[in-house]
Amino acid sequence: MNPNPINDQLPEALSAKVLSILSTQIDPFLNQNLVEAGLVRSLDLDGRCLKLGLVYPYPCQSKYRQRVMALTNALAKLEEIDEVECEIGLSVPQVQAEGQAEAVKGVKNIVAVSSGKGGVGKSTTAVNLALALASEGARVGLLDADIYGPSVPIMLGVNDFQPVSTDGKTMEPAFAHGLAAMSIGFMVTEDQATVWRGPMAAGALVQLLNETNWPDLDYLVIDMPPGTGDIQLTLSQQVPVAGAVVVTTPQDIATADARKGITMFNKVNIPVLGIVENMSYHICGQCGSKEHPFGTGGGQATAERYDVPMLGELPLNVAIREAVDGGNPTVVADPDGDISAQYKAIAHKTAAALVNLSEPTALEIEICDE
Ligand SMILES: Nc1ncnc2c1ncn2[C@@H]1O[C@H](COP(=O)(O)OP(=O)(O)OP(=O)(O)O)[C@@H](O)[C@H]1O
Repeated sequence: MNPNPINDQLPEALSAKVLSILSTQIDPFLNQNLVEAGLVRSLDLDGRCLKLGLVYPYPCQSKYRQRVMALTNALAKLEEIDEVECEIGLSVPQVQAEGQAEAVKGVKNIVAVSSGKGGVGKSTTAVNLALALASEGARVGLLDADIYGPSVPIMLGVNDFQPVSTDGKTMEPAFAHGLAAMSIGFMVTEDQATVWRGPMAAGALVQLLNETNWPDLDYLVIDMPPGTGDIQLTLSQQVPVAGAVVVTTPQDIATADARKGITMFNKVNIPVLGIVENMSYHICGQCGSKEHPFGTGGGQATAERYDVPMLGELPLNVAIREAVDGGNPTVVADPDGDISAQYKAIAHKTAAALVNLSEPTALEIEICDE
């Protein structure tokens, strides 16, 4: 790994000082310092310019500038250097899913987005989460497995898409807003799918997953059917899900169902990456006050009770509905807005929670001295 062994006293002493400074920088999502989290991959000195190479295991492109600034400021105190050049890359590790289900070709990590009951905004969250992961630099796919109401075609503006097969074996996904997408809604009408019994529905969804010609993906987000019945249980057992996100609204009736969802994932050994509380509050358009039409604290209480992270709380906001129902979800419609920032924060936490599940790899830092 290290083609240039240290053969000079200064770089060795300097690299120790640099690593010691980098050890004081904590990554907020991995909760580790940059060195122990394995982010520092190369250190080089070119004259009095320190060249630093970082590789993140979760997508966070929008944070790069801020992080480079923080590192440059922290390293500026070193007398031996005048300049810092920092390059940042992304390499998402593959998390080994528990269970017997075979990995899907080209797909590193499957994230299931589920809800204990319908109508809480599961699909809206799944679509915006997938788009947020993609906007932060990852390669992302979305599988709409919600046989009761496949809404991804409308939400991504591809409702006229008809999948074709170029090899007679697999179907090509749709491509929209940078995502590869497949939906049960492209294949059958809602009336046809809703009469399928549990095993048949789960079988069709597994087939849809495996017979789609996915491009290489860091994440495949699955919009699961709502509920915790046979279909959801069978699907969770037959798909190599690395982690699940549970969406709820704050009221008791919804969080009781969310708890059932967490229990179901625990039963099949799928780690719950966290809870998203949707329609958590409403900001009054007249006076700007924060209102809680569906009560408060339900998601947080559930997260505490089951010891899973709270990934985010999203407002009840007409712009979210108009954007997603119009095929141009908030993360693409208003990428720099406050709500997109919240979806991106959920994406950072979700992806970092997955990293924290993966086996730590012993990484060497390439230290060059010329
Ligand atoms: N935070 C929000 N603010 C305003 N409207 C929202 C919000 N989240 C979702 N909606 C709207 O609520 C409706 C239901 O959302 P969605 O389809 O995502 O729910 P779901 O839980 O996936 O439902 P189902 O599982 O029954 O398909 C949609 O019209 C959507 O635009």
